[in-house]
Amino acid sequence: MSSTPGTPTAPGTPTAPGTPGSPVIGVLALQGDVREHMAALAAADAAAVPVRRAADLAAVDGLVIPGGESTTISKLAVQFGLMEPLRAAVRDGLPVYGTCAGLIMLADKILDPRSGQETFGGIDMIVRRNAFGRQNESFEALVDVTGVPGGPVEGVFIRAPWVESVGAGVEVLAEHRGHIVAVRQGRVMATSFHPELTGDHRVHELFVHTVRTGS
Ligand SMILES: NC(=O)CC[C@H](N)C(=O)O
Repeated sequence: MSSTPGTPTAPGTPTAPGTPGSPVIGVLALQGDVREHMAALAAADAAAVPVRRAADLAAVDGLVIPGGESTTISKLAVQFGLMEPLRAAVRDGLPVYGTCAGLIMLADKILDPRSGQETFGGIDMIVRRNAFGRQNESFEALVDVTGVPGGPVEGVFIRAPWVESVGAGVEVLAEHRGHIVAVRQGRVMATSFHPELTGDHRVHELFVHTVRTGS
């Protein structure tokens, strides 16, 4: 691979194709930390490509929705004609992984949405935005994530949401301070925190495994 972990690739530039047979994973490139996810996916042996329009979805085996600001991602997804195609893709079984604002975008319901704020949905959960506090209350913490071998991961929480409640079909993968911060429902997973900022690619490897195996 020519992409080096920690050397983010410019948005719009596909990363190295990985080894033969590597899955192609899109990163929703409307807003947020797109380059960091592309670098983490490349390090986890996937070929990462930016996704900006509905037609791009046809070329990917999985999709990452980065952190950023969920109200902005929601607005841009409508403007770029991606809201309905993405909802349909999730419904049709596309593996998707959302971090932070991406977790919010995958929630079937937001407890405290801004007016007009929409989500793609896919996980039967209710999320609370900015639940861990504002920007200056951002923090890092070690988090044990079910399915991630080798000990806890460093979780970076930036204006992070938590999951207020989940439906019966949702698996809780991690909690922090008594609040749910990582979940999975079928092929859709989400974390309140940002593993793409740490240089530890194990959460991305878990997602790449889901994309490869379909489970
Ligand atoms: N780091 C983040 O993605 C912050 C998410 C932000 N609080 C939101 O509501 O979208």
